[in-house]
Amino acid sequence: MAELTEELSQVKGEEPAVPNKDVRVHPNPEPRDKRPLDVPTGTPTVIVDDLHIVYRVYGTATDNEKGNAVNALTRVLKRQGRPQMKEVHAVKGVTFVAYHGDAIGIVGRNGSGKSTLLRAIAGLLPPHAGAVYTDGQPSLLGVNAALMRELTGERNIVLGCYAMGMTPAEVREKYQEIVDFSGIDEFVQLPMSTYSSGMGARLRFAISSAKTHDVLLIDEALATGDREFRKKSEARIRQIRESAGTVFLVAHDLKVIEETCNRVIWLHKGKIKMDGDPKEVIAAYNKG
Ligand SMILES: Nc1ncnc2c1ncn2[C@@H]1O[C@H](COP(=O)(O)OP(=O)(O)OP(=O)(O)O)[C@@H](O)[C@H]1O
Repeated sequence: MAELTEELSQVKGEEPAVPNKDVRVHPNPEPRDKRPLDVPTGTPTVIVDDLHIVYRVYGTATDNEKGNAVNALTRVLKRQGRPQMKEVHAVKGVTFVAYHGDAIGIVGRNGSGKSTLLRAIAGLLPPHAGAVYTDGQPSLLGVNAALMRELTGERNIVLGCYAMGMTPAEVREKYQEIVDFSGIDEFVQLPMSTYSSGMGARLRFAISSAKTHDVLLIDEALATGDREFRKKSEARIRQIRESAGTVFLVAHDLKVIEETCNRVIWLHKGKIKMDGDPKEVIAAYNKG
């Protein structure tokens, strides 16, 4: 494991964060004959090493903390910060390695840290402690992915493709495919504010998956799609995996995860409770 950490760090020109830590290795890698031939088996794409994410939030002060002169003076004397500042320790020492061709489902109860973990892998949240190493550019596709509600679907497709680094020629080539995949038909000419949440989610998925991603992080984006759209999305996720990408999928619908992923990580209160074969992990998760 230390070699893996070192190898990726060398690619990025950094010191390995915690070289001697026992990093969890995928317990059940997909057999060689199931992987496409040109994908080097066992090549890591994402290493999450003892990751901690802490949010700092300003909430309402408790009665004890509420302002009076004595409390304020005590805080000054004790050099305490603003009383309303709370810390939420959302991810607590998560460690795992993801490989080329993996589709990893992340399950867990509300507030267990799934979205936080994805945002940290995408590089949107700085680690409080630990580290995330990625080989390739991670792209987060979330329910709130930044499309502009006041612009038409057409404009959003063009801008979204540019934002992913496509050239004008590539955008022209992909445009119709994106419209067809999303199934929004003539709504493409209307502002996104007129779309149902399902239509918005389908368009977001169609745009994001039009490009080959090294690491694609999907947060509940399939949740609002209908059965037919989910089938199409699952096929596309398989394509991404076959082109040696890695996909992370957060979804409350365990069936989607079981049908799409070759591995599942169960997060509980910010920690990994189980990591392995989808059927086994989901069965254990369902038992509670
Ligand atoms: N922006 C934020 N500021 C402060 N706390 C946050 C923020 N986002 C999430 N949290 C807290 O971090 C913890 C983990 O939240 P997170 O959204 O990652 O969980 P989740 O498993 O994705 O939940 P859900 O299934 O409800 O989407 C929760 O306690 C949540 O309240």
